[in-house]
Amino acid sequence: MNVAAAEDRPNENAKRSGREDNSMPIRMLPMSVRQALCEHLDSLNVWQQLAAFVKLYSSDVQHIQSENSRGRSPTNEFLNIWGGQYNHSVYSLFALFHKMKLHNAMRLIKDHVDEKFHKYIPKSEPISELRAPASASSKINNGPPYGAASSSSSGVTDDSNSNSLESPGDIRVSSVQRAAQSLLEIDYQELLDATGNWLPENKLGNGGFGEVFKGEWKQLDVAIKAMNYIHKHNDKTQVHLQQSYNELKYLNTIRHDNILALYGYSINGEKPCLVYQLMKNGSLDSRLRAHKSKQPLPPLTWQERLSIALGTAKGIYFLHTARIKPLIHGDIKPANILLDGCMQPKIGDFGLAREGPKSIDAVIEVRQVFGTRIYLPPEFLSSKKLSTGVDIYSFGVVLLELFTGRLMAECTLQNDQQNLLKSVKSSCLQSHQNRLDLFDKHLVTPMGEELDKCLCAIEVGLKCAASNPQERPSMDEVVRRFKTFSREF
Ligand SMILES: Nc1ncnc2c1ncn2[C@@H]1O[C@H](COP(=O)(O)OP(=O)(O)OP(=O)(O)O)[C@@H](O)[C@H]1O
Repeated sequence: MNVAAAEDRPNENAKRSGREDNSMPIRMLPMSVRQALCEHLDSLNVWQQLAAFVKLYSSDVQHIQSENSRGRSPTNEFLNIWGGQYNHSVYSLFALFHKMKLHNAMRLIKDHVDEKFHKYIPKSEPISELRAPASASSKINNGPPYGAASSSSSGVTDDSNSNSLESPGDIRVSSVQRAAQSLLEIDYQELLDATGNWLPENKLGNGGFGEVFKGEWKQLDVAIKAMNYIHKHNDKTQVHLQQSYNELKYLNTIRHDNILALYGYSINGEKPCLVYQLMKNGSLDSRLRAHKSKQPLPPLTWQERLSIALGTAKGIYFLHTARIKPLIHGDIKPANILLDGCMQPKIGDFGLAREGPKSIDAVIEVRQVFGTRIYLPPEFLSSKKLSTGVDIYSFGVVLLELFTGRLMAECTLQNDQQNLLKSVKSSCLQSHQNRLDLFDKHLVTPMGEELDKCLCAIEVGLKCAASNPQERPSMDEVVRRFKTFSREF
């Protein structure tokens, strides 16, 4: 039997007195299964595609739309109509999900269709339903906000723009499929060969997703993220998959010298993988801690720090200006700034990235705060106001860490989270000696022109990390400021 043969005219009442599949009617699905299915499909926001696929009448579509706007689950309404009114079976639903490549949805109802159809559920996770990992403990909310509340450029909310923030709820499966389709699909066996079958010595580290390995693939040095997909439909998995969506969607479409290159993905093996350009010098975070490691590395020179500052600023500026709507990274921090063989920075981890409000200086209110708390500005933490200013603030904190060598996470451990910002600010207002004392003690204090540049970088860092978003410079200004002395880097 061809499971893909879901009815093309399902609006016609299913004449199912003698169902060929013998499965139960949709309305008989246990409540817990139906609930899980609604939660899953609502989070993917695919009801319109479902309705279009089964050719629901426009009056039915309008009904779902209006119930949705009243806060009801659109999937539940869809099931009421297609499963209730039109009397379709769970098997038909399973076939529909198969056609739409909604493999997780198939998994959710598989216990209610004949076992012989289970073979149609692919073993590995479909890219169309990938989401990202529950974030590290330092991250807030394990993921991005579900939808924007409102937006405005003046701080006054404006409901007319409430959809301008692309949130997980707004992501269409079809657009993610498109993003994945234009990306190279790599055979899993090639990745096994590239990593020597995941040899432990090739392991670069662990992330929220799973493990990252280095390898050589088609004469290219690559980093391969092998995702530990857990076949459980809990919130953690959902967030995990959502961030993979974002990574595919944004990293696949943005090309810039300071943005990490994503080469391809693999889904025909044991675990789904994403393949990136290898960043030989690891993350800025690990580099700033390298003097403490078992095999300490020399500290980054002032020149290298200045060049990392400029490169990162250029990458963020590009994100904010490349498209009509700015793209907000949402998680700028040293762990997400990777360094290539020449110490050039590339911004990675687009799991929390999202399209921002209409323009670069507009503000949008989101329903949930996301990101890494210690890098987030007060207006976002307390009032959920999202703008490009969030990335600018985070970048400011990164600059202060880069030049003082003091890491926010360590300040937090010592319970003086605000102290880095406060102490840098007060030292800057005091004597010249106080300012010199600010610099990372692991290398010789900069002198001459280099000192001027490093002081300038700290000054820019403080401006970017201003509590009042209006006082922060734009990334354009930051790049121009750094460029004035970039020729001598
Ligand atoms: N392209 C790359 N080149 C070199 N090292 C990388 C690359 N991507 C990731 N890594 C390293 O692999 C490790 C895990 O990275 P990953 O991005 O999965 O996790 P994370 O950013 O630490 O955590 P999370 O994903 O939860 O935010 C880190 O040490 C990171 O520096």
